[in-house]
Amino acid sequence: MNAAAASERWLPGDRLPDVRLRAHDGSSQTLHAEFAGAPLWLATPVDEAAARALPTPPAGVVALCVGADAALPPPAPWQAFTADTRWCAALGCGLLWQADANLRLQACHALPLTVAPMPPAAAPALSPTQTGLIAPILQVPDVFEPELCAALIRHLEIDCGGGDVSAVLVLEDGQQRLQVDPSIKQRREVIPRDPALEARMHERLMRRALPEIARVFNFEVRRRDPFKLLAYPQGAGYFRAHRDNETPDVAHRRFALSVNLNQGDYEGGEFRYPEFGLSRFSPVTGAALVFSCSMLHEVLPVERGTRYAMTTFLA
Ligand SMILES: O=C(O)CCC(=O)C(=O)O
Ligand SMILES: [Fe+2]
Repeated sequence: MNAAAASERWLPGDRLPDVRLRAHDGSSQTLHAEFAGAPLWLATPVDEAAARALPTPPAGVVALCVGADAALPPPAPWQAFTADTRWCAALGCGLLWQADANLRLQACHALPLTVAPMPPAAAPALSPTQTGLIAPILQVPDVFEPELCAALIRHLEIDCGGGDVSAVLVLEDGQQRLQVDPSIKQRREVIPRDPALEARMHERLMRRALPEIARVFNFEVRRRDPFKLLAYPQGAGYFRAHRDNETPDVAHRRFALSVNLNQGDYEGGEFRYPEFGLSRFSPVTGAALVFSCSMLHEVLPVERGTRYAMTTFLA
């Protein structure tokens, strides 16, 4: 589905749309084909003097200097390109953007810099023998801003009175019935009642999560279940191993999407996929965790604090 509109300014969290970059010798390449896979600095200096004054990037960072038309001569290792004017307008002028190895914008600084940008965080690597045990999940960082996460927690706890005790659907004599069942799960939940908050969540999913699901899983999302806000309090917060598409009413679901709203404020409450080893997953606040509804998964008991999350299902 569509990424950020081309006319709109991009924000930290957005993945850079692809563009053809033209070098001054007339050769050209595309951003995604040529420059994904390493952290990126992308500068848009206002003139040649600003281009010459660009800071030296840390080792391992690809540094591109982009302008709509000027023949800018930045110092090596900067590489100069021209690009589509609408693409450049969305990037803004006189800025240094930092992007991660997946070309997701992370931070933006005005040029000339007053403070040195943070070097890219070194991702801890697993040993080759550990990687065979990883469940095929997708994590998309920065889908919700921290401020939106905090607003969702307030909405659940204050506007919605903390939500309702979560029930499970049971089939008895051909009849479906909702029933609280602590042998399966314990948590509170609510469908958000604020259309403005819902619209913000929807926009962020469309803009940040769905393009990644399309790319990584080759799946076009066409349908979404209602959003649900969840609270897993210490001592009464867990969801035992289950699949998300096993009863007729939910058989249409393809992917589960869950966003932690306050990671770090609680202990426990991690996801685990018992068919794929014992690794636990606790994505950072605002990141979307996406996985197939057919995979067995559980939310481990919260040992301290309250885990807040937002979840939905995609088809
Ligand atoms: O706690 C979550 O984020 C989602 C839990 C879950 O597996 C579900 O609601 O089906
Ligand atoms: Fe689930």
